Amino acid sequence: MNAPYDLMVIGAGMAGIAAANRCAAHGWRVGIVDPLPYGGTCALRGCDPKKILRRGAEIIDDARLLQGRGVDATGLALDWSGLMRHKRGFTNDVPHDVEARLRKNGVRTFHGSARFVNADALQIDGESFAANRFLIATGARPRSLEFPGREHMIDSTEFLSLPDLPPRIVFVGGGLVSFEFAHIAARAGADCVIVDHGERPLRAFDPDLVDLLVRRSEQVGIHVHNRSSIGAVNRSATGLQVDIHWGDVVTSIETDLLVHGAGRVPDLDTLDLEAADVASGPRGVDVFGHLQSRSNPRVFAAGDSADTLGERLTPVAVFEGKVAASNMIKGSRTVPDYSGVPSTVFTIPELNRVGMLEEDAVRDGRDVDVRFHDTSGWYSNYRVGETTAATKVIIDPATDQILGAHLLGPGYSEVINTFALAIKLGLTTRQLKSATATYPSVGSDVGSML
Ligand SMILES: Cc1cc2nc3c(=O)[nH]c(=O)nc-3n(C[C@H](O)[C@H](O)[C@H](O)COP(=O)(O)OP(=O)(O)OC[C@H]3O[C@@H](n4cnc5c(N)ncnc54)[C@H](O)[C@@H]3O)c2cc1C
Ligand SMILES: NC(=O)c1ccc[n+]([C@@H]2O[C@H](COP(=O)([O-])OP(=O)(O)OC[C@H]3O[C@@H](n4cnc5c(N)ncnc54)[C@H](O)[C@@H]3O)[C@@H](O)[C@H]2O)c1
Repeated sequence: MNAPYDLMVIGAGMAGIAAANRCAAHGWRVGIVDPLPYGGTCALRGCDPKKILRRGAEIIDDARLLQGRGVDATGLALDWSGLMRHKRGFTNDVPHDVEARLRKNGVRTFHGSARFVNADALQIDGESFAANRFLIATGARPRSLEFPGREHMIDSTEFLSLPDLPPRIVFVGGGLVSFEFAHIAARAGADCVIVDHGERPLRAFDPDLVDLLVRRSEQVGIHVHNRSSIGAVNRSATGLQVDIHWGDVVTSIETDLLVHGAGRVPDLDTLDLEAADVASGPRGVDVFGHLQSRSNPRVFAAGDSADTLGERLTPVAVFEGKVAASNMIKGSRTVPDYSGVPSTVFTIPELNRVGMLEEDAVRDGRDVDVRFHDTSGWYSNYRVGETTAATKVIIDPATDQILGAHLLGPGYSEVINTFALAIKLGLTTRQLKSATATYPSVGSDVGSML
């Protein structure tokens, strides 16, 4: 057995890295372990590579929107393998850079899969390491699906490394992964089908804006099936035969690729949590609000593998990692502040949300002022040729404070950050309108959205 560490961090993604660096800066003896190259989902298999691929798709769409208005987009096409090279130009360096920074900060880095052997020690490749504290930051993995033929399905990691993009793609699930990937693939020329078993896709977003996005998606060759599920998948002479169930009706379609976009679950199975008396449930490690395990006080958890009030997003993983580190160092019980966390579906155009949905206000019987605007005819959208754009802002009439903002349109993933700040700081619409933005920028539309 090695001399005890002050902290062993399990998982070198956003949450784990943030916590390891903070505790090492405080002078703690810290170790971190991951079986995969360092950097985690966001940098290597999620947000960052995805948005690099989206850039190519954006350029195609931008050009097509101005076809006949000063731009000749005929013959414009995505070079998928070139785009993949562009992606690797970023992702290739991440593991080395992340690990070098951790080491420079005094963190000992390990490669391998960790599992607990008892309440105060874990094992990596047969070697045991004791520690005073452990941080579980193992992230999430695709949910298991049970339909016959599921072995033909690829996951988001594989999609982001496809050497070629086939012409026909079916996505299982109508969440963020499927919509974002389908919007990229459609601009690359693929015919896309999204099969979702819910009443409507993208459940966490404003339904009026989702309807508009679904219509815009149909226009670019993405077909969305609600209340539908996959019955079975079989290999055929020319691809994959997919049976789609819609109530009692079964439709068979041919595709070249089946992609998992049906949600992710905490990645805890390899940890042997029982050996360390760490309780967990379907939403992750069972923690108090301040991120300490309810059953083993030596253990904290953060990011996608922790059962917290936070959404499964990178900024949340980072600030949970930092709050967990700070609580471990100080012995404090600070609860992360989840207010004003924005999220974006990086479709083209993008769909954004921060704060309360209109339906939350209705459910709570709360008196709110809902300001909806079809912004498709506004100057900013005319300029780029976008014909689908709208905003909905939810305001508390008693205080004039912003409770929620929902934006669909080009450039609005930057604008949502202004609303996020307003919600975090409790700004009134009057205060927000008093700010001056550069003109003509998309941000200068904020006053008119209120
Ligand atoms: C396709 C995709 C796109 C996304 N896009 C966005 C986006 O645009 N914006 C956004 O905010 N969020 C996005 N997300 C979500 C975001 O990536 C996650 O919320 C975030 O990465 C979670 O960070 P984490 O540190 O909790 O986990 P991760 O980054 O997943 O890190 C967990 C690490 O733990 C390791 N691990 C697992 N088991 C063990 C073990 N037994 N021992 C040691 N190590 C282990 C894993 O190998 C992994 O490297 C996206 C997710 C996906 C899948
Ligand atoms: N831009 C971003 O911030 C971003 C992008 C991608 C992923 N993510 C993160 O990754 C997580 C996972 O994304 P996701 O898109 O896989 O999941 P999701 O939870 O966003 O959506 C899953 C969808 O699949 C449907 N579904 C579930 N099982 C199904 C089945 N058997 N058949 C048909 N439909 C089914 C659900 O009704 C839901 O609409 C997200 O919750 C998010 O936290 C974030």
